[in-house]
Amino acid sequence: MREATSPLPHKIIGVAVIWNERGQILIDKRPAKGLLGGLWEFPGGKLEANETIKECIRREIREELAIEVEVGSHLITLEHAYTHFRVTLNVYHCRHLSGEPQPLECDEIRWVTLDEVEQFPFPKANEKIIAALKTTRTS
Ligand SMILES: Nc1nc2c([nH]c(=O)n2[C@H]2C[C@H](O)[C@@H](COP(=O)(O)OP(=O)(O)OP(=O)(O)O)O2)c(=O)[nH]1
Ligand SMILES: [Mg+2]
Repeated sequence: MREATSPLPHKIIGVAVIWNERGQILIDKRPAKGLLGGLWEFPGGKLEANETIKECIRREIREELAIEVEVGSHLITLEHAYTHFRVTLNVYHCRHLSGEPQPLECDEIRWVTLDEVEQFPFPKANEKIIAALKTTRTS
């Protein structure tokens, strides 16, 4: 059992909800092998030293998808504890500017509507992101 004195590793993540001109959002499927394998997510990744969350998101989106985005308004920041680590997800709305998304670090990419997004299996932490997205639509 994990000692109470050794906290779970903590990852700080920048996450992008990327919108296209058709009002769809981009989701990607994590590689089948590895952490949260085969689940869908919003693109993003770990914050590096000396960068802001917005810089992190722009960098991760270039690295993972080879596209340019404009990082816009903050959607939600949430904490979630998985069994072996915990994450802080800093989620921003982004606008797709240029480039055709490439699945450079994932198995698959899709543009989906907010109604379609619920058909895809996401990690537990994503429930709050999807709920927040739905709230913004009705407000
Ligand atoms: N990008 C992204 N990460 C998410 C989402 N939901 C969620 O729980 N996460 C978690 C999964 C990962 O632990 C972490 C993202 O980190 P990452 O993709 O850069 O790296 P990783 O932990 O998969 O792999 P590693 O580099 O630590 O080996 O945040 C989401 O919607 N998007
Ligand atoms: Mg990532």
